[in-house]
Amino acid sequence: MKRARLIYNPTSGREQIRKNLAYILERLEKAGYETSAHATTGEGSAKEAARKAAENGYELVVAAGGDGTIFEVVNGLAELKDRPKLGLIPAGTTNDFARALHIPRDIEKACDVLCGEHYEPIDIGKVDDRYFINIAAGGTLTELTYEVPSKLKTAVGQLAYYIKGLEKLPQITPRMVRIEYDGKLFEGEIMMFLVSNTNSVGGFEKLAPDASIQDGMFDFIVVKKLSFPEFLHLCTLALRGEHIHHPKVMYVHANRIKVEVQGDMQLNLDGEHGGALPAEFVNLYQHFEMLTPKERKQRR
Ligand SMILES: Nc1ncnc2c1ncn2[C@@H]1O[C@H](COP(=O)(O)OP(=O)(O)OP(=O)(O)O)[C@@H](O)[C@H]1O
Repeated sequence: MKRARLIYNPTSGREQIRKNLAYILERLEKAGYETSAHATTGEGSAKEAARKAAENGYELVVAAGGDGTIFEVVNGLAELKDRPKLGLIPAGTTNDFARALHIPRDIEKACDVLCGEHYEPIDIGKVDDRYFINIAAGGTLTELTYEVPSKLKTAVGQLAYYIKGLEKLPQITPRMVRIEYDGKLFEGEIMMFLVSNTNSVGGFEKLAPDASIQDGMFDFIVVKKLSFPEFLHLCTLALRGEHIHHPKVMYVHANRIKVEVQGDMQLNLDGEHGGALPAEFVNLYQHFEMLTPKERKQRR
């Protein structure tokens, strides 16, 4: 009998998974899985549980929570030679990864996907010995994702990021960088950079409009030095996906990117703090098999 391990964050988003746990387990059982569940307890818990699930021979690991939970699950499994297949029930505040894969927010519909037996290969990003699914980013603004308090997120959801973002904007300062990407070189002052694996970042679905999760390439966006009003204007363009044509924006596809910086620049991996630069990002081509909606391809 095939076995599934549900790894869920009871505190994610509006605590939806905790309230629907029995329903999710029942759906997986009905789909023919012998199922067990692990409730995460804090940082590192989902990662450890995922690794143990793989060691114990589970064929499917389902991450139920926000991007932080799937991030940890992927980090627990990515190093392994025999990796279980992945499923996802989105229950966080932004759910960028689920959005990119068209996995519905509605728990019933997300369970339909889990039980649908439709798998697709997906790329993930590697930076040094860590992995990411959506995005690695550098620059002051990118720090806001982990500065938004959990209580505020539960109360006002997505809005919490924008409140914090407005507070942060005036603090952005440019940094001198040296970037090598697939044999090419960029040197100059930048405000921030984004190494994106999916087309949905921070709730903006048009931030990396061409990103495919199956092509072995990142969408790499560099925002060069800008004035504060120019930066605000760029943010409004980003809502429509028009920022990539801005003269101060570099937008390319690359498989391998190395960023060195003068002074301090912190890294953000899928919304969590990822240490300081320098760093080298590598796209791992089709590293996981993931349960996705059958109609995903047609909708793209
Ligand atoms: N039982 C728990 N109590 C408190 N925090 C937890 C618990 N389990 C996991 N966490 C923390 O929750 C964070 C991950 O949250 P997750 O991404 O699932 O939801 P979210 O924060 O609501 O959504 P999003 O990441 O989309 O904003 C991690 O930092 C993890 O350490």
